[in-house]
Amino acid sequence: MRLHRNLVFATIDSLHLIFNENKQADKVLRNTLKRDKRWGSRDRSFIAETTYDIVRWRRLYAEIAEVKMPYSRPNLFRLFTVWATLNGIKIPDWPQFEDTPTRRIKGRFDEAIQTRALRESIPDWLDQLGENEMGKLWDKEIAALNHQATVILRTNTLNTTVKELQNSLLDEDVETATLKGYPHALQLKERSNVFTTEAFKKGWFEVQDASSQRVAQVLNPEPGMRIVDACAGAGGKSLHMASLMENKGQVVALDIYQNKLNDLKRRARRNGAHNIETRLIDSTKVIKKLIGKADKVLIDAPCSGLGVLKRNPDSKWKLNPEKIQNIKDTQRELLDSYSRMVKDGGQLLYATCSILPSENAEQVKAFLNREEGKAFTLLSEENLYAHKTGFDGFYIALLQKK
Ligand SMILES: C[S@@+](CC[C@H](N)C(=O)[O-])C[C@H]1O[C@@H](n2cnc3c(N)ncnc32)[C@H](O)[C@@H]1O
Repeated sequence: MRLHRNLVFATIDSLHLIFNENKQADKVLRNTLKRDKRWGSRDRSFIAETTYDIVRWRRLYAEIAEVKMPYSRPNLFRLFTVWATLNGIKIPDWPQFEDTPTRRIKGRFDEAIQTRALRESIPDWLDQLGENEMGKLWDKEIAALNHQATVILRTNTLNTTVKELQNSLLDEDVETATLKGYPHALQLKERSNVFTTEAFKKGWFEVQDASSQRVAQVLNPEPGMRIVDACAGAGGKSLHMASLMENKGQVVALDIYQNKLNDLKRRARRNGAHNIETRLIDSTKVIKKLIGKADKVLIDAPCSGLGVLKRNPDSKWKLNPEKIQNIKDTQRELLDSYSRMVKDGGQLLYATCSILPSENAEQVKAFLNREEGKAFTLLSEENLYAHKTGFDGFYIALLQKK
């Protein structure tokens, strides 16, 4: 592979914003990729994938390159050199690379990977936490979470069928495969920008990981039911539920952020999902009004996001033990408060995109043992691990109210 100057510079600029100015990787890349209209899809994917790769392997590469935060421009070039050398790419003789020896990179890599936290490129506290909570599973899981995520689509059955969607994408040279056990999923055979396809404009699909598609499948909302999606965000699961309900009944989509609910409304219009009503949680009254009113409640809880490190590798560097403790406190409060919206005989689904038992099974167990959880029993529980499924890490618990 030959390195192109403007693509490498765009990558270095993106890394500067992510590492040194603490900007979110996906937002930075969205802006960077707008910079030059002449960039084709290969150029764009070089910038995006190289940036994500260096974010993912930051700690390992910094150890090998012997550089420390904040990274000066020469040091960002050193990180880039490590990436290129480990990927078998020849470093060009540009002045920016003059000061970046490649001789010791392979030797230092062999040394570094003897230590798991360096090999998997994670902070020490996270390695310790993972091992304490997951024991032997941690080794395999953290390794799997360092792989690049595959792109999975969820067919919007309000507008089309899996077969029709697959054919339409093929007409635009996007090859996909169905996934056993995920009735509405299509997996891309090669990464491509699916948002420019006709099928997307017509609201025939959403991009949604296979594990995430399990959530609505397990909750199994039926046409005519009243479902509360208590942490709806931009509505990935609300849209899926509306589709399963064939637009009949109601999905009440709640969140504490209006901008996320606005995104949801925009997506719902494109999807032709007419039975979703958004409500901003701006006071306790919003929840009080819904007490005992829902056939089923989904709590897709805010979580550490450790199950989705594949697609958000920069969260490795943004999390800390205190944040995780705060998240767990919120999860406990949401279970106690939002479970009250389930009517007698109804169901509650608690889900996270985390793999830590303390955010998952232990939260549910503790809830069932508290006064607030007394009326519920556990119907089913799924720990979806990335090393087993190849998809995101998720937890899904379905509870029945007596
Ligand atoms: C895991 S995300 C939801 C993802 C969304 N369900 C989807 O499928 O696209 C968790 C959401 O919980 C919201 N949230 C945080 N605190 C909350 C609270 N106290 N009540 C309701 N939602 C909350 C966040 O804004 C975020 O959108």
